[in-house]
Amino acid sequence: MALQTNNSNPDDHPLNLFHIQKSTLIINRLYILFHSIAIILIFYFRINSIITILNSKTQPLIPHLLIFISELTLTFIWILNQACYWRPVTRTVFPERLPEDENLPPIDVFICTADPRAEPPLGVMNTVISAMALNYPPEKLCVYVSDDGGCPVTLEAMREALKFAKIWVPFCNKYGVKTICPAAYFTGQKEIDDDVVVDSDDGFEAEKCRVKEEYELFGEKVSKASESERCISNKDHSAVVEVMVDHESKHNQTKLPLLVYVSREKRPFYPHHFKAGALNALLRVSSLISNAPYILGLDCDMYCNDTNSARQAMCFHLDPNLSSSLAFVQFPQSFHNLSKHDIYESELRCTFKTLWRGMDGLKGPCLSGTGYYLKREALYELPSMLEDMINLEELKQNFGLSNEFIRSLFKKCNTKIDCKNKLFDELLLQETKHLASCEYENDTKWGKEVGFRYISVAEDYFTSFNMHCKHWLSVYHMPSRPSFLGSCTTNLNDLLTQGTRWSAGLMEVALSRYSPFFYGPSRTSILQSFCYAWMAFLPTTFVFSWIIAIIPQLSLLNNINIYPKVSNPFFFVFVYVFVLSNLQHMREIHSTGASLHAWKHEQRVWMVKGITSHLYGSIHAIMEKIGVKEGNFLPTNKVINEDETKLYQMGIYNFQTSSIFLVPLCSLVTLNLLTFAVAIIQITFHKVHFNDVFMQTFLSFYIVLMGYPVLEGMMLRKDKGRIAPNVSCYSVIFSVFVLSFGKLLVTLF
Ligand SMILES: O=c1ccn([C@@H]2O[C@H](COP(=O)(O)OP(=O)(O)O[C@H]3O[C@H](CO)[C@@H](O)[C@H](O)[C@H]3O)[C@@H](O)[C@H]2O)c(=O)[nH]1
Ligand SMILES: [Mn+2]
Repeated sequence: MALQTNNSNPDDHPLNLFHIQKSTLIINRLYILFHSIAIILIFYFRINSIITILNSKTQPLIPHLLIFISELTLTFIWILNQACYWRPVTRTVFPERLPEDENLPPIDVFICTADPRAEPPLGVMNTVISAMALNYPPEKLCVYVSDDGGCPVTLEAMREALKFAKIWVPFCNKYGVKTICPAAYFTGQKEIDDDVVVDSDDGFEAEKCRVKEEYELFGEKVSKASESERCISNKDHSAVVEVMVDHESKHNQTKLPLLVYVSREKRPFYPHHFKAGALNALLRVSSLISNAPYILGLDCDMYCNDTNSARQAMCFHLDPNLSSSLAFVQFPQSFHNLSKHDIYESELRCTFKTLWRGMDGLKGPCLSGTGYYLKREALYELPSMLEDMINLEELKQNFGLSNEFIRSLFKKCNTKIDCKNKLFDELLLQETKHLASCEYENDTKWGKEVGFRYISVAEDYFTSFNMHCKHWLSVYHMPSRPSFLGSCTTNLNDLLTQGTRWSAGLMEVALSRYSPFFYGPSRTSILQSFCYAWMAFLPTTFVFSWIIAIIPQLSLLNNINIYPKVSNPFFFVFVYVFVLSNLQHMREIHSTGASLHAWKHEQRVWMVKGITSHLYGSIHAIMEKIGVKEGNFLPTNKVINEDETKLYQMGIYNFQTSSIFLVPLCSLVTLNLLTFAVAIIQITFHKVHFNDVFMQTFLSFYIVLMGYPVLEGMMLRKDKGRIAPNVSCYSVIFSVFVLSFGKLLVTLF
């Protein structure tokens, strides 16, 4: 039998399969065709009107030009985006066909945390414990925590976490618990119901109670320490590396993954490159300790929700047809605190259910910061170097001066981590601290050509773009049970702050010499470059959003028609584009199993981000480019606030955010409301003809409809989450100002 298996063709029993979604592919391509024809007709109409105006000088040119610019921006983004719809695929895996446990490769788990105030240590520890409980040989797992907060409470919490893991992991193994994150297991009824309990009569309930008590004790200890004054970020300290040693292991039969705490050196005025810098420090430190060939990357709030993700990922990494060119397997980001009224579109539904599947049909999805199994080698760029004669000087220029680290590049991973002989080695620990020091990266290629890349705060996006440009592939796997669950943004402030950071990070790349539109096509496929370029240039849609919310309205009030009359055949082309694109959006939503309410929420969030995050992110990136501002990575808040959660769960907007976000939003909605009111009055009293102004009036109406929650927050609500009266006041003054002086703008030329 054994002989037969060895000789059999692995293609008969593949570890994974992929399926092209044929019907979706056909619909998407037909849509692209019809929409493109309509866009060409609109451009024809625009150019024609502009030429007519230039010749006849009967109307001011500027509003027509501005609207044309906005349409060009949107079309540019639309074209790039279509690449993500070109060839959607889905994948299936067969973990039962994997080799025996002893032949599975080791995995290092990297968990990053940065700020104990925004990221409560108990949440971080739940992520750590869930990773330790993965269904994978424990001697082949090593869990590293990078603490950019340099906080002693996090270190203590880890020691406690190790103690609790010794109870938790055996419990999960014994009873086949699927929800391996203790906080989720003991609080989330839904997940527990899914759990299959092996041998349920075997004292399960009693043991569950005991484990629960232990968890509560552990939770109390950590929470108490988190409330103390010591629980703050320290931005000025030397490197700390601690390998958590289980002193009782002699008496304890259970094997647990090794746990390592790393807090790289931090000094004020020393650039530390945020998360990418933290990950690079982890890459180096771990290379001396376990040096696993694969890395599972997790954000501190993203716990493992399925025990099997590592084995599923190995179905791709160990596939002989894929292995040599596969850089990473990306799992979707899913969230445990989503509301069924996801008013902030925190689910990122389209990205993780449609776009990444589309990219998977090209060269593979973009790295998403968390929930990926990455091949270490893909960050080192070693293959070509190995072929040449090994040049030590060159290696040191690339990787820094540590001989130990350079040696690790050529060493096979330590298939079994030998705590007894190695880790107590003081010299080795000293070397890991050197590798985690501020100065180690000076004059090396870290962040430039080696490791996670620096020039953007969207390090995940930029690093994977670099990998795809170096001919690596990636794979997207979306099992029915979410493999990882994190906490999503549940208020407008977090949403827009995070959105601004993402926009800044993406625009940093768009404006750099790595701009995907130019840098990509010769290095990876054109369609793949389009997907990356789409993300990089997405923030530029602020141009469209701002123009469409102001110019047609000002034109309407000043009797300038920038859209065709109802009787004009081009009118139907505009209607057709509007209806067709919305139908396609609805079809896409339906195909992912979401309700059509998502359509409303997504349209709204798109408009809101266009007006705020995309604009501010772009400004930030431009200011960085000209050297007047520095990059910034403010971690998203992960503290649960009950009032906020309640509002989010009920689908009510929480407008407690900075006026820098609110004033533009309120002003533009008010401006559209006023315009709409004036237009209706004018139509009613026959001052203008409905036929002439239908489109501009409808546009204002649509914006008011989409912006209704803002008006409600300004005028009707009395609760804490409403818009403050002074913000409303400024906004009304600002919109009246724009309406009064806008005449100058639209009639000047
Ligand atoms: O200086 C820093 C800043 C952040 N982080 C960690 O990075 C992770 C992601 O930060 P978060 O604030 O949760 O960012 P999100 O906006 O939710 O993250 C998305 O977008 C980021 C890029 O902007 C990616 O890094 C993330 O993986 C991705 O989930 C967290 O674990 C942080 O602790 C650090 O380690 N060091
Ligand atoms: Mn996050």
